[in-house]
Amino acid sequence: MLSHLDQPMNPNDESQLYIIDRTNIKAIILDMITGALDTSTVAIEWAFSEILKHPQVKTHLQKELEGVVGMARMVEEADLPKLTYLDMVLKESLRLHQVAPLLIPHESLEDITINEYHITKKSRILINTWAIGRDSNVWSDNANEFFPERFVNSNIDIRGHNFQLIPFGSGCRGCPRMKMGLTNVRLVLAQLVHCFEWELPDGMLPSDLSMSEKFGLTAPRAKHLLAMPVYRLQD
Ligand code: HEM
Repeated sequence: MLSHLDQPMNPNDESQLYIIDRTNIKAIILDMITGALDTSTVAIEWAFSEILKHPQVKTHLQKELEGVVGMARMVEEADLPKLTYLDMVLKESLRLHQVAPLLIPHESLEDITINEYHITKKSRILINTWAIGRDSNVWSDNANEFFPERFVNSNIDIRGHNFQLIPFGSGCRGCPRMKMGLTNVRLVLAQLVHCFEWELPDGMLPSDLSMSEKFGLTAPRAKHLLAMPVYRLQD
């Protein structure tokens, strides 16, 4: 790629040479690290909080994992495509807890009118995915409930084609590493639920677990999740 970029766009015009230097490479690496870290941890913490808050969901997930993986080993990446309930749990968590509630600010390249709203060229566009994810016109009256079963027999996916659920954005400025992010998050969640039983501190009931969020470019839990693990696999 580097040698390709080192060529002029127009072979007759040397001034069109693209130079990738140390500063560009550092910026790209930094972009990838910041893009990956906060997003993945926020997604994991919210999904795991919802799993702990809903013991019936945890039990259902553990049953699925016992069937696919067994109790003698940890989960492997190759198991993930068979974990269909885990997929629904993650979708439902990303719907309620949009990692980037307003995505990253976008800019319109040209004047456009959508549904009678005129948007001028070079406007700053914020997409409120938090509100879209909780819109009862789209998700029915139980839009604020955590209910992974709503995705049974549903074609809605999270890859940017279904605009009611776009936790990774959509189009050419959507998340470039969605697949990697989804794999990491699924694998961590599956291990946490499969390898351990979990207790909340000081005898706290699952229903008492706070789900307050802190608003920013990402929307993490207001207070970190605390839970105690007990190993559950066969030795
Ligand atoms: C669950 C995990 C992740 C979530 C929920 C997530 C979500 C997002 C969202 C919402 C955007 C903005 C899209 C838009 O404004 O239209 C974005 C952009 C981006 N993400 Fe991710 N992401 C995740 C994982 C990752 C990982 C693992 C990487 C890198 C290894 C990454 C790198 C980036 C980069 C570089 C951008 C900026 C793209 C651009 O501006 O063109 N993300 N991500």
